[in-house]
Amino acid sequence: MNPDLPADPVPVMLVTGVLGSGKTTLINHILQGSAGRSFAAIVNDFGAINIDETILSASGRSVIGLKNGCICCSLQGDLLRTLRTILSHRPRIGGIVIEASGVADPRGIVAALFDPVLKGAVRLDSVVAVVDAQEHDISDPLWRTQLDAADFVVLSKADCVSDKDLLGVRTLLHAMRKTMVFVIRKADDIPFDVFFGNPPDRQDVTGAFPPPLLTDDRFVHLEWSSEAPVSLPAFQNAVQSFAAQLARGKGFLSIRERPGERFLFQLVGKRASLSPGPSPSTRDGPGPGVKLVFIGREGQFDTEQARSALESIRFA
Ligand SMILES: Nc1nc2c(ncn2[C@@H]2O[C@H](COP(=O)(O)OP(=O)(O)OP(=O)(O)O)[C@@H](O)[C@H]2O)c(=O)[nH]1
Repeated sequence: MNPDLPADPVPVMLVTGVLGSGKTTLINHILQGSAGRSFAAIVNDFGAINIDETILSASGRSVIGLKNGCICCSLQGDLLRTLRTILSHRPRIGGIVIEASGVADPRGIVAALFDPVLKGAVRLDSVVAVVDAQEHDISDPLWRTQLDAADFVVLSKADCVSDKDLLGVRTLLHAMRKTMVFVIRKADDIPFDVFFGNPPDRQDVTGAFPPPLLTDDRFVHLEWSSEAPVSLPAFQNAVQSFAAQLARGKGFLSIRERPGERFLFQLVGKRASLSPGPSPSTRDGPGPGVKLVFIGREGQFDTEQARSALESIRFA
C-alpha cells in the first residue's frame, strides 16, 4: 500500500440520480448532519461552472468540485487523483460522499473505486439513487441503470406529492428494486448507520460490464455568463423560448431590478425557481454577474438558438 494512503479504508457513499433529482440537496443534509465525523464531498458538475461546489461549500465542509465532464467516464482519472489527495489529509477524513453528475452511469464510478491505485484505501459502503417523487421517467435507460446500481433509494420532493402518490412511487420502487426506500427532509433524517458502516459484499467490477457504459456525450450543454446584471423579464422570456428542450438549468443570477442581491436559479422539468444565492463576496462565492449552465439531450437541445436568445438580453 502507498504510505500516503490511510491504513484503514475510508468509507465512501456514492450518490446517483438523474439531472435535478435532488442529489446536491441530499448531500447538503448529509454534510450538515455529519458533525464530528469530518466528512468530505466530491461533486461533479457536467459543465464548467462549479455550481454544486459553491452551494455545498456553505456547509463549511471540505468540498471539491470536478467539472467539465463526467467522473464515470471522461473524468475518471481526476476522480482518482482527487480521492488520493483527500485520503492524504491529516487528520484523517472520516467519510467521503461522491455526487455523480446527473448524466453519469454509476457503474463507471464503482469500477473506478476498485482501481489498484486506491487498493485498500477506500471502501464503498453504499450507492444511493435519488429519485424525484414527482417527476421520473421509468422508461429512461439512464434512470433504470442508476436505479439498478443502487443499494438504497432516497425519494426526493416527497413534499411535492400527495401521500397517496408517495405510497404509489414507494410501492413501484420496492417492486422494481426490493431495496430500502427513504424519504429524507432534513439532516436529522439521514440514516448514517445504513449509508455508512455496512458495506454489502461487492465484487471487483472493473471491466465487468458486457454492455458498453453509458457516456456523457448523450447530452449537450450551454454555459452563459454576463458580468452585468440582467433584466428579469427579459431573462424569463429568453429562457422560456428554449425551456421545453432542457433537461436542466442552474446557476447564479444578478438581476437589474434587485441590485445588490444574488439569486440561485434552478430549472428542473417544468419548474423554475429563484432563491437567495450565496453572496458573491464570500470566499467560495460565485463572483458577481450571471453564471448559468443549461443541459439537454443531444438532438433535442439547440444550444445555438438558446445562446442567441440569451445574447439578446445582454442590453435589454
Ligand atoms: N420541494 C423540494 N425541492 C427539492 C427537494 N430536493 C431537491 N429540490 C429542488 O430540486 C432542484 C434540484 O435539486 P438539486 O439537489 O440541485 O438536484 P441535483 O440532482 O443535485 O441536480 P444536478 O446536480 O444538476 O443533477 C432544486 O431547486 C432543489 O431545491 C425536495 O425534497 N423538495
